[in-house]
Amino acid sequence: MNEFALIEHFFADPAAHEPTPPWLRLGIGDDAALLVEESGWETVITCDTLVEGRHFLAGTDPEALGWKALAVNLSDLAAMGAVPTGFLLALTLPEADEAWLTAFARGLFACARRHGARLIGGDTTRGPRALTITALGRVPAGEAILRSGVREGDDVWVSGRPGRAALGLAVRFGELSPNLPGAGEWLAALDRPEPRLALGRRLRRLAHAMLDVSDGLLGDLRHLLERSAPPLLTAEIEVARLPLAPLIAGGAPPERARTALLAGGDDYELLFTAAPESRDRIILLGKELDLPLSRIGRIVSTEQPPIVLIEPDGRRTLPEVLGYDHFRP
Ligand SMILES: Nc1ncnc2c1ncn2[C@@H]1O[C@H](COP(=O)(O)OP(=O)(O)OP(=O)(O)O)[C@@H](O)[C@H]1O
Ligand SMILES: Cc1ncc(C[n+]2csc(CCOP(=O)(O)O)c2C)c(N)n1
Ligand SMILES: [Mg+2]
Repeated sequence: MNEFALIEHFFADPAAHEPTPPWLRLGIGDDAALLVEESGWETVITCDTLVEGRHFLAGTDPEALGWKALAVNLSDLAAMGAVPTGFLLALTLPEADEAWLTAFARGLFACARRHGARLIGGDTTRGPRALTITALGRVPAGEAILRSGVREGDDVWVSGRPGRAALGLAVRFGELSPNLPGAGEWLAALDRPEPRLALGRRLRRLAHAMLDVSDGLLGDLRHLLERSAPPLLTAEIEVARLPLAPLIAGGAPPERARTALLAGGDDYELLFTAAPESRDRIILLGKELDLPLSRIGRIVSTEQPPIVLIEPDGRRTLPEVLGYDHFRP
């Protein structure tokens, strides 16, 4: 199968028979896609790559990869409070393996359909396996939730059960047993992350600042603090408020569960800050979405380091590991 047949066969838009959305003039097939500018909206654009050996192991289920390649990008849209529109797929593959491509496309379009994203273009090349997606979304003008909005006195919140993906990776590496009660759930979190789009959208005008946890909760929290305007802000994280118990109930050794939760990465949960007055609304939102939302700390203005952990016995400690870094020396 040649390059052009491959595109036509695997990546012709399965939603093509559906009505064309208002933001799209022209999708796959020309030199570039054409989008319609919509008044009252801002365009959100992000890109993320998955590289074999770095983000996933050789032999990983291609259907899961298709899902995850898009999900990690939609997660960045969620973190802005945006709704997905189109996406571009840059695919680099060592060979045109039809079984691999069929499964990859199935996972990709399952995620696309679930979240209303349309494939509008891309590029296909031969080389070491790598998947790059550029995702587009839209948000009502002025309502995107930026990293820079953290305010003194804010609560710090996180969605879901961060730490599961890192525990799943430990299962995959053979460091934890696949027979642990939580192993199935952890592997699912690693392979098929759920971008928190509904939460992100509903947090508009409620959250002051937000990002998605891709590198690790503490590392990403530091990114949030670094983006905020002076005065220097500190996040005090209460260890007793972290959603650690479900990881331990799943069979993770407590110390490992703690590290996975605080610094594991690959979780794609949303980390956000909001005023204490918004607590009731946020709790209600979690119930409506059937998504755990944990209030894990607060923002203070001091001369302390950017992140302080308050241990269950009241001791204040500084975190040792923060998160994933591709170029850590
Ligand atoms: N090579 C690059 N050139 C220009 N900008 C970049 C480059 N790499 C990253 N950025 C920008 O730096 C910022 C932080 O990027 P980063 O990749 O850490 O985002 P993230 O959402 O924290 O993580 P993830 O990659 O897991 O989505 C983003 O605004 C991104 O667009
Ligand atoms: C085989 C294998 N090794 C390591 C990891 C863990 N991992 C890789 S990249 C990353 C952070 C996000 O990356 P980025 O910042 O590029 O989005 C994490 C936590 C994995 N998933 N698979
Ligand atoms: Mg992000």
